Amino acid sequence: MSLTVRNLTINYGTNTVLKEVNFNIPDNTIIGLVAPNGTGKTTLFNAIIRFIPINSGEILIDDKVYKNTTGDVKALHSKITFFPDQAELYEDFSGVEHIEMYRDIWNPGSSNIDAVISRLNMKDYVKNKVKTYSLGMRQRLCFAMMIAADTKIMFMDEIMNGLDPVNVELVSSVLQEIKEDGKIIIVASHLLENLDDYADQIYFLNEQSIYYTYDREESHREYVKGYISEDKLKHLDLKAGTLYLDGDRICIPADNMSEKEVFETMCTLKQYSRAEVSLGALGTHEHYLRIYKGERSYETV
Ligand SMILES: Nc1ncnc2c1ncn2[C@@H]1O[C@H](COP(=O)(O)OP(=O)(O)OP(=O)(O)O)[C@@H](O)[C@H]1O
Repeated sequence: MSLTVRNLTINYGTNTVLKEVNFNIPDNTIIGLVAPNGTGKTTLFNAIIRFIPINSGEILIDDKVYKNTTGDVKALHSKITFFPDQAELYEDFSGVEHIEMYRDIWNPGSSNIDAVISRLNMKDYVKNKVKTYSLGMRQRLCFAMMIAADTKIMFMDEIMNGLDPVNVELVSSVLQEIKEDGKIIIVASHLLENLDDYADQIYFLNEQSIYYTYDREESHREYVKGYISEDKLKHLDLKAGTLYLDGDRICIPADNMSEKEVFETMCTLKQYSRAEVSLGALGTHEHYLRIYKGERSYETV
């Protein structure tokens, strides 16, 4: 399976939110969709699923174009689920009833409900009415509904909202498990470090388009990373290619350093860093700072 977006443009009145967006996603893939508030992540989901009109461009699944006809939109909706908004839950129905509803719409006949409930540790509350649930319990229910629907394409808008760290980890693991079943999952999230745990590729939306993408598997260049204020920079040996981000995040390229040099750099940085010093590739958080907060390279430090 593949999901392709070609030259997608979306305007709200005179406001162009997305302009000529292009991408192609193969199956067995989780995409992290990242951007500051109000950039257009939800708009992109709404446009693909045709909840809102498309000004120009095409949506293709397996190379077939899905137009704005009743038949095509219905077919799209049978292949794609969108993370439910908590406001859409019915207070007087139980969690099980919600999960069954999603299963019956998208995946009738499947008997996966008990497995979903057990995998998401919902046994102790899922038979109670939704009105008794906390924010995090509701969020897990919304996720369980999508897992029971089991569509090949899933749009997950802010799925980690309100989840405690244990449940963030649980949902991250389940995402990795289900993607192996030929799925295309797009997760819009502001939990940037968490995306590094499970997303295969990150799309950064900026200036109305997919501004930058990075593939976690291909990010091999190593950096010594830490936090340091500008007045302390003079204590470090800043190699060419060093990034200084958002006024305190430092990333010093380590691929041309000996092990001894790496160790010494980490020790020096540790003396001044306000938080943990690590060695690794640039992650989603660093790319985010670079793209949205402005990058300063070594030459300008
Ligand atoms: N129905 C609408 N009518 C007019 N403008 C809209 C509408 N929906 C969204 N917008 C505008 O489109 C832009 C993108 O909004 P969108 O909700 O897609 O952003 P987002 O990246 O999902 O934000 P967030 O991270 O806050 O969820 C914003 O400027 C918003 O004000």
